[in-house]
Amino acid sequence: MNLSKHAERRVYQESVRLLESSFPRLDSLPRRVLGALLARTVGNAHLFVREDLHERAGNRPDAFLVNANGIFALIITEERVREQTARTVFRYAEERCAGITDQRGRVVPVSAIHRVIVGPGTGAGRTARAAGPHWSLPETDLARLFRREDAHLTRRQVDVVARQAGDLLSGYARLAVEPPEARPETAGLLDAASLAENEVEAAQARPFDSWLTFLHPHQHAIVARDYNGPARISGPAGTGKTVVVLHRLRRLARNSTGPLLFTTFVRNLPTVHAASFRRLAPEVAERVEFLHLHAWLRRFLQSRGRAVRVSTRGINTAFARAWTVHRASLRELEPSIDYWRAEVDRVIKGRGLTTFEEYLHAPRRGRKLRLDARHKELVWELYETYQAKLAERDLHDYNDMIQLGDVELRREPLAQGYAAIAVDEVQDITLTGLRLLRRLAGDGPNRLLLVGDGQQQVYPGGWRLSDAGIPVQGRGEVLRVNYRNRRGVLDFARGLDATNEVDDLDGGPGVVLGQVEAINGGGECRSWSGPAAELPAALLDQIATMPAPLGQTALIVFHHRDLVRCRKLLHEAGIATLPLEDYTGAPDDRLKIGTVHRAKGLEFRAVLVVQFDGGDRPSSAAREESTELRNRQRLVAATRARDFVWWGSVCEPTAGTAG
Ligand SMILES: Nc1ncnc2c1ncn2[C@@H]1O[C@H](COP(=O)(O)OP(=O)(O)OP(=O)(O)O)[C@@H](O)[C@H]1O
Repeated sequence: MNLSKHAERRVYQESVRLLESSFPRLDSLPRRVLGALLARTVGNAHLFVREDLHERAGNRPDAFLVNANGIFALIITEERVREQTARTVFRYAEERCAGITDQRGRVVPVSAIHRVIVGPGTGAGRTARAAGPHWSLPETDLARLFRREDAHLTRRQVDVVARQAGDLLSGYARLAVEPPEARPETAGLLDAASLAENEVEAAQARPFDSWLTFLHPHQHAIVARDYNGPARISGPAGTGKTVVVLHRLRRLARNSTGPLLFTTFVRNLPTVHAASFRRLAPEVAERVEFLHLHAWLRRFLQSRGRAVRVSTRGINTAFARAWTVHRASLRELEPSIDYWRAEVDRVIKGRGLTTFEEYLHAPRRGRKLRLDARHKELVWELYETYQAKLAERDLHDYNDMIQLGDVELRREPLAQGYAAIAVDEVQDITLTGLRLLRRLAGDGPNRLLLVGDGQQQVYPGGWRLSDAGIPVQGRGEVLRVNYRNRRGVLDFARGLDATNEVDDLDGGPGVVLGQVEAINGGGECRSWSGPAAELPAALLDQIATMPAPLGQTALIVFHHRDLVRCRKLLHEAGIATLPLEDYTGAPDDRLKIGTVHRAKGLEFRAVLVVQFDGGDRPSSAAREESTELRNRQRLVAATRARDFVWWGSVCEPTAGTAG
């Protein structure tokens, strides 16, 4: 609430007066801190103060603060708090708040309660320290608890929480000061107006964030559970798998020492999720590394003095040259270079096969084209030529990095291992990547969490967890409530789900999007189809009338060559774009644009999909595989949207195909 300077002073005086009358024998630090917090309750905040505060009893928080930024349990003290004492106090706080729910039945998980120790401020030298299992906040930094950019609860949600906290927190006095300028007859009106304003603002600016404080009871159960071995979370798009991982990482970080790792195959995702994690858990954010697998490997190999030369362009050239040598023999079977590239990348190298014998007998999961021994010999020759071409240029590819990392890790494990590793979008990782992460995590409770959805695999090939020797029996969780997509979007995405059979990562039947519970009504999907010449007008018309700001919209395509076309088109129309690989989740006015491989795991208010039909000409044998893969990619593209999807299909066959 915006108050004049004069009103602010009056509120502060009123706060001090109220505090002195309620708690006459307070020490000066709690008096100052609570006075400052109380003065803020004229906005959208509620303060609960331990009734026996003057006795300085040690095993309960001194106060609770509830505001749009969440629920805070506070210890206010001049002294150093022993770790064990802090744990006892905060555990008490979490237990007391455990019963709080919102209007939709979501609960407040232990991992949502902020643990704060407020100490004396000594001005410039002291700042908020956020490295332990709690925040250490000097009194001069109390504004940190009210930062606008961290707000994620509406006024109504704050009121609902505060009402329940009032009932649950016996032994705490609820203190509040009135806004000085609100006369009784206008107070109700003022409230209604600011309520509406607050709700609209919250819905528009940060539509996705109430998960910072509220989880579905099933999500919370997974956050709170201990697993005595590797565990797995699956569930269709938008069911909050990543949200659960972030809460779990906060809980595990608070209860452990040493680093934790969040990793994935997707290059741009860790940065986006790191930003979410900083909002959720500033106190442990520095202990959790968010790195995509190859960035982790590069750092690791460098630390061991093993620099690797990886260049995407060089790798592509090496493969193209190898293809030139072997295409005459393989083209008959399947003309697309992409198909054979996937065979080498995802089957031979992705499974870590090092001899022809191994290749002969290895499962080729997800690959529909049957290969007999003679065919496999041809593929193996292609692989060997490719390896030779890489070696000629002194290059490694991304699979080599995994293999080198694995060798290095076997030679000498990390000096300080990870307390926990979470692997997101696991369905697209290679088998060798999975094995490496298994080795990195080591054995022990809660060490490895695999998160993914077989229905959202956007790369060819596949594996089962049993192939990697990772046992998750009894430690598999499935989420089934979709929180992201409004019903109109969800129904459209379900319609795309042509292959309603999906393999779970364990090989059993998976849960598909068609089976999820939708909780958000509304949403809209529009389709357009036409020849390439009409695409610019159709797309630009749609962009001119988007129901969401362009900064919260993504344009998604399925091939790099399509990206080039769309980028050019938008550039010529003067529309500013940001490539998805550079997207960090930070607010930005530009239209995000990229292939589905870069869009996975992300979400936007609106999505424009441009699909160029006729670009692929797979052989009939590979067509089924390609269709299944494309269906999964479509599903990923559509489910990135919360409110709105525009689906543009360019029907003309395009010139120039891969291969
Ligand atoms: N408990 C919750 N309360 C409110 N919103 C939630 C909750 N859980 C998830 N969401 C919303 O749903 C969105 C999707 O969550 P998340 O990204 O974790 O899903 P996912 O299962 O990892 O999705 P995908 O597999 O499609 O990448 C979140 O950004 C969040 O806005």
